[in-house]
Amino acid sequence: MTKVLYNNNINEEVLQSKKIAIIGYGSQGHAHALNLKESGFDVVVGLRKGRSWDKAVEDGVDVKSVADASKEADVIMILLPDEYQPSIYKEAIEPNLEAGNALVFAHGFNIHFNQIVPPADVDVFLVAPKGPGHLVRRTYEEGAGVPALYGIFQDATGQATDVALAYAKGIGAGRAGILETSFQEETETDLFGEQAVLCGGTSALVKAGFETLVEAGYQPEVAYFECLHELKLIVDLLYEGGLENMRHSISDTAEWGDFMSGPRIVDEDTKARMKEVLSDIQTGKFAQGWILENQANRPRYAAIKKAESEHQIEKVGRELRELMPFVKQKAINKKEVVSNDSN
Ligand SMILES: NC(=O)C1=CN([C@@H]2O[C@H](COP(=O)(O)OP(=O)(O)OC[C@H]3O[C@@H](n4cnc5c(N)ncnc54)[C@H](OP(=O)(O)O)[C@@H]3O)[C@@H](O)[C@H]2O)C=CC1
Ligand SMILES: CC[C@](O)(C(C)=O)C(=O)O
Ligand SMILES: [Mg+2]
Ligand SMILES: [Mg+2]
Repeated sequence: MTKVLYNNNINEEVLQSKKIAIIGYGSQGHAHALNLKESGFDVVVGLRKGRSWDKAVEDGVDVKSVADASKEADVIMILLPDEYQPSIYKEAIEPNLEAGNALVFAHGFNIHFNQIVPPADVDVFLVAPKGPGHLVRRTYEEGAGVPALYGIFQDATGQATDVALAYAKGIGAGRAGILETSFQEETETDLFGEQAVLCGGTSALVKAGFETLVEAGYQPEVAYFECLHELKLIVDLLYEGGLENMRHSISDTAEWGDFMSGPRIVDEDTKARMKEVLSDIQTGKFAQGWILENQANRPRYAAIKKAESEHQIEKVGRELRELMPFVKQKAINKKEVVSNDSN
């Protein structure tokens, strides 16, 4: 089995004497900044003035411009949206890098696809939590954590691995498990996971199930509970004990239906299309499309996002969740931490 590291395998001393700049205070940024601070590290957040800036100040974090935070830090974690990282790096981070600094990422996209080319005299590594930033924060506060991958692209100081592991421990990942990876593996598997399974595959499956029931004349509210709301309860069982734990809790009728009908929904053709998606990621075709979409100011992204938010499943869901305060309370208001309208 691949070596998995936990808190007791990691000495965080190497990071205690260093200043850490967290650039960005969105989903990942707020979680890294607050977790590291509460783990005893010296943190400054780098931002432009705006909603995230106000939120960071409200949270009691030291906030400066991206340039000033980068200048005073030894370890610079870039937690800006992937698509804006190259220009902000060029303008405000690169001119403030010193030999021996560490440049850190939570996703390998810009290094792997050559959108950021760092100087040779700095460490470059990634610490990539395998979960949404708001859960990186929530689980840390609960005394738990989200697993993370670490990978070294450049080790100019000879300390990159130690610093990466200390950082991963500081955000709480050492409570859940830390695994070594490469920038290539993290980038390709992360993009594949979010497109084929976690986000793209799941959204498409949920919507197709909902539409099938509604088009057959069933109540939209029943279809919502069946295909979206209950998914969380089923996924909790998967998370806690894998497929067998989920199958232990459901009825034998459901389990038989799972065995008989699951492979009719996701079949060899689906797997062939998954392989095409993976191939587009590996060849850089997906990255190129996303970079060009941003250069064109995101016309397709905006149109699709609008249509998706108007889908019947979203309208019904909004109404039903209003009546479930315990669900509403848990909802993540991304706008609280991110002011960029397109995010
Ligand atoms: N979301 C997630 O859970 C995960 C993300 N990652 C990676 O983490 C990185 C960050 O993603 P994510 O947390 O989703 O990002 P978000 O979109 O949630 O947050 C972006 C942050 O960057 C700030 N920002 C945007 N533009 C600028 C600018 N020009 N100058 C200064 N600050 C700016 C925003 O502040 P403002 O309010 O001013 O707009 C906001 O605080 C990415 O590399 C992503 O791939 C990795 C694992 C999971
Ligand atoms: C699953 C989406 C993700 O890769 C993540 C939360 O890990 C992301 O890029 O946000
Ligand atoms: Mg991910
Ligand atoms: Mg991702």
